[in-house]
Parts: sequence; structure tokens; C-alpha cells
Amino acid sequence: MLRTQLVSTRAAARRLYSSRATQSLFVCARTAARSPAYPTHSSLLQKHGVSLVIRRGYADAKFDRSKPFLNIGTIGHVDHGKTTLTAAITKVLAESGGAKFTDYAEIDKAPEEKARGITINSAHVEYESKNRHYGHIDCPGHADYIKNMITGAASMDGAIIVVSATDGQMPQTREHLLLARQVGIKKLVVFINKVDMIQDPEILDLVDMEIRDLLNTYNFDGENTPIIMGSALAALEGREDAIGKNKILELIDACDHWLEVPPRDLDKPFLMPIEETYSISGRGTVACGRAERGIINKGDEVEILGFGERIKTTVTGIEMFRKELDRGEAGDNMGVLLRGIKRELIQRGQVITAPGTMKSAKKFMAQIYILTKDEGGRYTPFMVNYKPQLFLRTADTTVGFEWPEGTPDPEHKMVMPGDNIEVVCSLYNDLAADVDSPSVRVARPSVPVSLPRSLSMPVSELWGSALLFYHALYTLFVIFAHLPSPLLGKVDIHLVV
Ligand SMILES: Nc1nc2c(ncn2[C@@H]2O[C@H](COP(=O)(O)OP(=O)(O)OP(=O)(O)O)[C@@H](O)[C@H]2O)c(=O)[nH]1
Repeated sequence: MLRTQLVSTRAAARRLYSSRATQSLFVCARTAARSPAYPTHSSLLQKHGVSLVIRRGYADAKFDRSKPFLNIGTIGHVDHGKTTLTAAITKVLAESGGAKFTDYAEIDKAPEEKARGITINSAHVEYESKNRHYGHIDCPGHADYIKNMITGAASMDGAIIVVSATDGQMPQTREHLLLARQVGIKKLVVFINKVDMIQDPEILDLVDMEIRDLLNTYNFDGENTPIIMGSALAALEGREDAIGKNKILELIDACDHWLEVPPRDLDKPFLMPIEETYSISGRGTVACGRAERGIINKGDEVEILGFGERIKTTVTGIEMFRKELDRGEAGDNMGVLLRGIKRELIQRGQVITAPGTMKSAKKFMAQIYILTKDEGGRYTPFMVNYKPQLFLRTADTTVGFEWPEGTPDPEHKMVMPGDNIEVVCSLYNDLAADVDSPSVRVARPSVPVSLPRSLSMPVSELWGSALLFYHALYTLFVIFAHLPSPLLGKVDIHLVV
């Protein structure tokens, strides 16, 4: 009886969430929030001629590398309690000296976020368990900010998926699971939150069952994945330890035992995509991001690439969570202090690399497999001049598709889900790509060019490119119908034309 009631209430809630009326309301609210008539904090500042320059302090202690470092984070549906859980973890671990308590407001800190009451950019905190050092990313749950989720999730080694016991799995629970899978996260820990609002244990059993099924659907280990049931708010408010503090400790223990530290690519040339930039008074400009591969030492020469720039500079300092390092490694979520670089010169989406190891590309050939609806892809065709959004590392830019020269009847050629196509891609902004990567099958350029060397991207990055269509398609789906996450395709080969 109870089960039937619960299922029908959830079905009604999902139907309401997915209805055109609700989605139109969201769209109107977003449009209003973005309109000049409803200025956000930063647009107000800009209107009055004040540019929002982000400043912050620099490292004030030495970084201790004695414990293995792992990037994890909270993902899940909007309002299920990701930020509350992040704050609660730092609070509980602060009691044993494993963290500095970071309260809810500090994590949810971007001005636009506060104005609109939702998490836009992923926020980073750190904490330590007995065995591990964690960098933690609090990912946004809101549909509008899926691109932040892609870049946030892309820098995670493992994740905590937060599911409210009152709602069970919701659209973004499924979307984030799909995304987590596609950006290479292999293991997750589940936190069923808000159990303080549930009186009947049968409901919790039902949510547990539902989540294990869902994990299996997305190729995670549904049987063995640890599921912890608790209340982040109770832990944050220091009440009801049985569902609060004790469950947070259980969650951290589960992360220690279930999530694995992946092998780090230390032998390859250094590469760090820029996520954020800061200006440190008296020191200079710091670029932050997660090192994808290689090692960087204080004093090393580097190159900043992308968006029309190729700048040589020297690294004068490396920091991680405000602690100084002599050397940064693949997997580190670090800040790099750059000699003589003005903050305005660099931006999110560019990369910092060992000099001469990468080039930037604006036009290339791609071999793309278009995922079908059953594979989480699209179910409608598209034609020439289709312009989706490309997500590559922290960059996102518009990409235009054209048929290669010599294609018969290009104007009327239609691409169906399940098709394998070869297209010429033109980016709005140039992005960094590897030179002569051995991990790529290099095909014949079908448009003749006289480049000294071919440019290509390794398959791992092409997977990032496979997410390129996600945002554009997602927006369409949110507006017209709330359907499962679309992903356009798998990109196999990239060549410069
Ligand atoms: N009763 C109860 N409320 C909770 C609990 N955890 C979070 N909440 C409340 O749920 C609401 C949403 O929590 P957030 O932490 O902002 O949720 P979120 O998932 O980070 O939301 P977004 O960042 O916008 O995606 C807030 O009002 C919290 O106080 C809990 O364990 N019990």
C-alpha cells in the first residue's frame, strides 16, 4: 500500500517536474534572472564600471604529500543536499583535525549563485581521512549548468552521488550518473540524504533498491557499491549523531575503502587545463586546474595555449589548497603562479603545457559515431551546418560541421543516430591539441593541406569531444520535453585539414 502510494507520488512529482508548464516556468525564471532588468551582483558591478577581479591569498604552509591524494566530489539532483553534505564532511572531519570547517555559504559562494540560490561553478574543498587526502568538488545539480558539471566531473577520480530519501532518483541523478560514466569515473559511493524526514524504514529500502538498479543500468557495480543513509543537515547542525556525524564518518570510511586512486601519468609532458584564474596582490597571476599528466617544478618554463594565444612564461610557484609545493604532479588540483602574466591574458579553457608539446587547432577532420537513443544519444537526424557546442577539457566553444570536399549532394545529406560519419569541424575558438599523438589512428586528410605535421588528439580526449553536443542538445530537450540525457557521438579520429 505504502509502496504504491510512494511510487504514485514520485511519478506525479516527476511528471510535474518534466511538464512543459514547469519547464517553461524554469525557462522564464532563468531568462528573467539573466535579463538586464534583473541584474546579478557582477552585472551590477560591471554596469557601474567596476570589473569583478577575483583576488585571494597565496599559500601559507608547505603541502604534505605523505598520504595518497584523490579528487572526489558530490554529484546528484538539484537540492538533494550536495553542498550541505560537503559542508558537513568538513565539519565532522574538522573535529579530528582532518579538515578546516567550510560552511555552506562559503562553498556556495559565487555572487550569481547566491543571487539565484543555486550552485553554478564547482567549488573545491580539501580534507583528510586516516589514509587519504581528498580534494572535493561540489558539483552543481541544476540543469542549466551541466557544462560546469562536465568539467567538474571530468576532474574527479571518484564521486559521492547524493540522493534525497524524500524524492528518490530524479532526472539529474540519472544524468549525472551517465556523465560520470562517460568522463571515466569507475566507482561511486551513494549517500541517501534527508533520512531525518523519513519515518518508515520501508521507504529507505525502496530507495536503496531503486539506486542499486540504477547503478547497474549505468554499468556501475550496483550490488557492491556502498550506500550510506544519513542526514547531512543533522551532521552540519551537530544533532542526532546516529544519522548525522556517525554516517559522515561511515561515508568517508566507504570512500577510503571503495574508491581507488587511479594510476597517474607522470612520464608524459606536463599538461594542465586552466579552470580558474586569480590575481594575488604582490605575487602575480595564478592559474588553477587539475594537472592531467606529467610533472611541473618551480622554475620550469611553460606555454599557455588556446583562444588565439601562445604565451611562454616561467612557473614561479605551485600551491595546492593554499599550501606550497616544490613540484606538482598529474592528479594534483593546483594553482600555478606565472611570471609576468596579467590575469586578463589567460582564461578558462586554455591549457598550460611543457613548451612545444602541443599546438592549437581551429579546423580538423573528425570521424564521429552518432549514439542512438538506446545508447543515451539522440533520436532525430541532423544535416550540414549543424552547430553544437564542443566541450574539450575545461573549454567549451561552438563547432560547425561541414561535409568534406567531394561529398555528393552535401546540402541534403542527413545524419541518423547510429551513423558513422566523417566531417570537417570548424571551431569558433582554437583549442590546444596534441601533436602527433601515437594513440590515434591517423587517417588521410581528405582536404589537401601543407601543414608541417599533422595534429591529432588522443582517444581519451576524443571522448571529451564526444561530450561536445551535450549542452546544446540538453537545452533543446529541456525546452521541448524532459527526456534522458542526449549525447551525440563517439569521436574516433581527429585530423587537421
Ligand atoms: N531535512 C533535511 N534537509 C536537508 C538535508 N540536507 C540538505 N537539506 C536541505 O535541502 C536544501 C538543499 O540543500 P543543498 O545542499 O543546497 O542542495 P544541493 O544539492 O547542493 O543543491 P544545488 O547546489 O542547487 O544543486 C537546503 O534547504 C538544505 O538545508 C537533510 O539531511 N535533511
